[in-house]
Amino acid sequence: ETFSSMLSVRQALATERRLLRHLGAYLEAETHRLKDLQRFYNKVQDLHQGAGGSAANPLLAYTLIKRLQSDWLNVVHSLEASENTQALKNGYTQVEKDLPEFEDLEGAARALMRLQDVYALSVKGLVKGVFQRASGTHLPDIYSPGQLFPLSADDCFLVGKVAYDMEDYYHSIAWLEEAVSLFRVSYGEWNTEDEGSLEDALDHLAFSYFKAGNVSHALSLSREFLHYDPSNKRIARNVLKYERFLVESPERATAEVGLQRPNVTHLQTRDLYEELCQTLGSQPTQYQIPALHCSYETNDSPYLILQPVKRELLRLQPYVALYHDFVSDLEAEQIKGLAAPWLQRSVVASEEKQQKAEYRISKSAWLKDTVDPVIVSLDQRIAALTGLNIRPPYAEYLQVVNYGIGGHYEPHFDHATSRKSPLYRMKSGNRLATVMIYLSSVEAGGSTAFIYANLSVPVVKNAALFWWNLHRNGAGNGDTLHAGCPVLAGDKWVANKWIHEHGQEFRRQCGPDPND
Ligand SMILES: O=C(O)CCC(=O)C(=O)O
Ligand SMILES: [Fe+2]
Repeated sequence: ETFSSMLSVRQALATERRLLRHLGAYLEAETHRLKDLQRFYNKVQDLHQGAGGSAANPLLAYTLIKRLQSDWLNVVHSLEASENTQALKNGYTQVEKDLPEFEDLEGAARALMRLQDVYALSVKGLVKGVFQRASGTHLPDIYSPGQLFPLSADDCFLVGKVAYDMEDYYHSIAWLEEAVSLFRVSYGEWNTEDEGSLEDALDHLAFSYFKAGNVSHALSLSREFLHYDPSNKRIARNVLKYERFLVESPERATAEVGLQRPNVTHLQTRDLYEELCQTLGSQPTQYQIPALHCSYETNDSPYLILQPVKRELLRLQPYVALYHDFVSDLEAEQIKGLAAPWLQRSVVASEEKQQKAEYRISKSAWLKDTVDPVIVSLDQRIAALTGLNIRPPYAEYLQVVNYGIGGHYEPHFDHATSRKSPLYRMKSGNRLATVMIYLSSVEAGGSTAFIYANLSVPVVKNAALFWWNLHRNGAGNGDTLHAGCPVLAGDKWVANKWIHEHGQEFRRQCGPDPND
């Protein structure tokens, strides 16, 4: 899977460089071949225009006969062209096993739609390469890339087609509109690499509008199709069908019943979630609450006396704290390096099973402390910071996560909400606390949003975020519902340490209030 982690995307970059080298070699060989053909052509052309027009000279007569008997045969039946093509194809075959599959293209296209939705981006802007809000152009762009990468008509067509194939006409219309506009501009020019054409885009767009209830749009696009390809019987039938529709129920001319974003799993919290993602962690009003402050903490641990941790208290209910400079740049690099070879598509707990899901797009790996001393020392620091027992089985191994294109983790709880959850297989109770370390920075997006706490924590490289998932009485704290916002630009890495209930009996005791 290429789209679900940025590390794999980087590997894909290397794959394309290999293909480029093969195409470069091919172009060079073909240029050489054409140059040689041109030389032969010029030579014979000159003969015909000069003295060669007459055959008086026996030398000329001889070369004419030779050319016609032998030279032309060699030129016309040369194998060089097919040898060059074959070499190019062989090069392709060599990298074929590393190429992304259709599932990856689909995943990457859905990522673009996700970014469009969560960050309320204008599709028109995206197509031009800018990250502009869909409404209110007075807002600054959410991300300004150093270099603009506009999309082609065919790029837009394929995003639209992925949406279309999912019967998601809300997105297919937006993207196919752009595809149609761009294909119209370049009509008549054909790019070898293109999968779609103006006709394909019109066809899909017309049907999307029809499904969305806008029959008059469907009709005019289908008529435009027939203008380019009058012999297409299916489209001609559609035109008749749409015309009849409009005569029978003219009120359906422009009604757009289906133009709503498709339902997602966490619809109830969607608006809150997206708003938090869009604020990108800037909530200045919170700085006015004096209880939320920064401090140096030793937590009564001898380990921290010489080097206290820098705590920024972000929320009291639920308790969320950010510990700055919890790891060093070197440690972060080492941890990513140790995890890289083991990354696999992340799974989520679903009933009793673990499976991959659209609402969690990343790759992850588990690191035991035996793999490297850097993990041992990290565990020591986590134990000192939390005052909790994190020896197995009281805590899980370190989970290192790398997000992919538009990678995210939609609102969820870290603790189990059902007794059947696979989390209980460790037989050490529920997940009491989470320590999440940011191992990278990102260029835009990717903050950690606590939905009900109205808190959006930006990615702060090397910092560790801590929160209690359970109340002191062991019940899950519903206010810890949280999410990893889609990464808009950059390569986001985090490491999770989940600490369980058992083993903490004397370290986090029940409060006097049973509801606490
Ligand atoms: O990446 C994030 O910001 C959140 C990750 C998370 O919640 C998780 O991995 O459980
Ligand atoms: Fe989480």
